[in-house]
Amino acid sequence: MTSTQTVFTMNGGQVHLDRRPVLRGIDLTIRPGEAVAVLGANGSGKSTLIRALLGLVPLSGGGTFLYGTPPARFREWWRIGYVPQRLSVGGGVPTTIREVVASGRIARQRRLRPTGAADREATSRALETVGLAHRASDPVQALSGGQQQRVLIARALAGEPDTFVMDEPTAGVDAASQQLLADTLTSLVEQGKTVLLVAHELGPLEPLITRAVVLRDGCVCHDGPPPHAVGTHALPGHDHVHPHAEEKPASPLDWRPAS
Ligand SMILES: Nc1ncnc2c1ncn2[C@@H]1O[C@H](COP(=O)(O)OP(=O)(O)OP(=O)(O)O)[C@@H](O)[C@H]1O
Repeated sequence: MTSTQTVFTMNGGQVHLDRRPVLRGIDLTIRPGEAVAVLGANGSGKSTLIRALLGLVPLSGGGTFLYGTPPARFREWWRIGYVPQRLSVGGGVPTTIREVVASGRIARQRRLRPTGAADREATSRALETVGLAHRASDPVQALSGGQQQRVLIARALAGEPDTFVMDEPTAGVDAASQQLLADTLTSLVEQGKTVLLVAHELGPLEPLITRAVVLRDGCVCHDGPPPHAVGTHALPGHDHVHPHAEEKPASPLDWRPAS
């Protein structure tokens, strides 16, 4: 299936890592304007799924399409804003916040064309949105985890993509940054953008998520309305731990189907 009416289409997607099956026949379609969370316990394959949807991890079986095109032939990368789990910045060379955010424009820039006013304006707008305009010249290395997450979100915003893909955007992030993310994503969804994110706890994101894809052991075990969170952790039998979290969850979450 190569419909242009879908953002992501995966048919029978399989991924093996170290010869071990990590995704076992995933069928998934994400349409424009949807706000979808991928949920599931540690190691269930959430990050691998979104990386495979983006073509960052090769499939060992099945097929996947971005806007109707296999990742290897996809050229419209400006349409996708990817926010990885963490910022990886080179140790030696100090990089400013503005430089990182401006790099979100690269997929929009034509070859050999210098940065223009539209690029600078989009970068400034993105910095304003995440509340870091006043720190634009600071090195990203000086920022806390929550602030670095804001930089990554701003980088995605700067590219003005149609679709945002985020890997655990709230993990280890302070409450204010989580709320800012929720407000920003709500506004993007209202503008018709597509949001696909990995989460363990929806927290402030809960009101904007309309669909949950729950993975268990590399398979989709639920695809529909988000389960209600009761407490602060995830699914039945959930044993998630956040090695990188700044705050520990208060108590186990007990998810139950939406009524
Ligand atoms: N590069 C890799 N090589 C080998 N195995 C890997 C690799 N990356 C992930 N895995 C394994 O694949 C499985 C799924 O990992 P993945 O990171 O997709 O799960 P996840 O649901 O996102 O987990 P978490 O909630 O801990 O982030 C895990 O068992 C993990 O150990």
